[in-house]
Amino acid sequence: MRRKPNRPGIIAALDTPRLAQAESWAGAVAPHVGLVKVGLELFCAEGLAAVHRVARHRPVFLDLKFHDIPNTVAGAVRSVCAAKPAMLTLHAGGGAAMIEAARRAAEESLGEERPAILAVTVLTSFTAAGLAETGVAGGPAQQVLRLARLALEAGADGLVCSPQEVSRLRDAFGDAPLLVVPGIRPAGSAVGDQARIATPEETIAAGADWLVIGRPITAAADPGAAAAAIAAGLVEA
Ligand SMILES: O=C(O)c1cc(=O)[nH]c(=O)n1[C@@H]1O[C@H](COP(=O)(O)O)[C@@H](O)[C@H]1O
Repeated sequence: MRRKPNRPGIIAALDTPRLAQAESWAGAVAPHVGLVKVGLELFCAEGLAAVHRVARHRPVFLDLKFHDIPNTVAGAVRSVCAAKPAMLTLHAGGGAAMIEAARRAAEESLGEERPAILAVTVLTSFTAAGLAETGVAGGPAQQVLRLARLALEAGADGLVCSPQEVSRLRDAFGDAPLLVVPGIRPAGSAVGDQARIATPEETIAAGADWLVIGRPITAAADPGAAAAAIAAGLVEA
C-alpha cells in the first residue's frame, strides 16, 4: 500500500470549489498535517487535476464515497488511481461484492502502491433518530459495528466512523484497521451539521489513527495557525 501513513495525525479537509483556495490551504497546513483531503466539492469542480496539484503539498485522501454496483465502482477506482491517492473512500453500505471489486481494481491498477480502501460506516451527521428514518433501528453504534465487520471481511483497510464509535471498534477489531475519524470539534468551535462529535484529544485517546478536520481549520482567520494549535494539543494529549 502506498505511503502507509504514520499515525496518529490530522487530515485537513480542503472543502472549497476553488483550486487556488485549496492549494493555499494545503500550503499553509502542510507542516502540521499528515494528509490533505479532496472531497466532493473540490473534485466536482476541478476533477483529478485537484488531486495532482494538492499532492505537491501532502499525500491525498480522496473522499468520493463511492456507492454503486461493483463493476461501476471498480471502474471509478481504476480512474482515480491515475492520480495515485494515498487513501480513498466508499460506502460500506454498498456491500461486500462492491468493496471486494474496489480493492481488486486498486490492486490491479497500482499493486503495492495502491491507495488504502476506507469504508464509510454511518455518516457523522446522523443522529439515532435520523438513522431510524432511513430504516435502520438500533442506533449508530450498532450499525457502525455491523458495517465495519462486513467491510473489513470484504478487504477494506480501514473505516470512517465518528469519534463516538472509535473505542468500540478498537475493542472489536484490534489495532490493525485504520480508523479515520471526522466529526472533530475543538472545544468552543461551531458544530455546524455534525452530530456525533468529540474533541481532537478525546478522539485520539479513544484510539483513532487520523482526525479529519475541515471548518475548524479552514474557517479560521489563519488556517495554518489553527492546524498548528490542534497538532500541538495532540502532542500534549
Ligand atoms: O468521509 C469523510 O471524510 C466524512 C465522513 C463522515 O461521516 N463525516 C464527515 O464529515 N466526513 C468528511 O469530513 C469533513 C468534515 O469537515 P468539517 O465538519 O468541516 O470538520 C468533510 O469533508 C466531510 O465530507
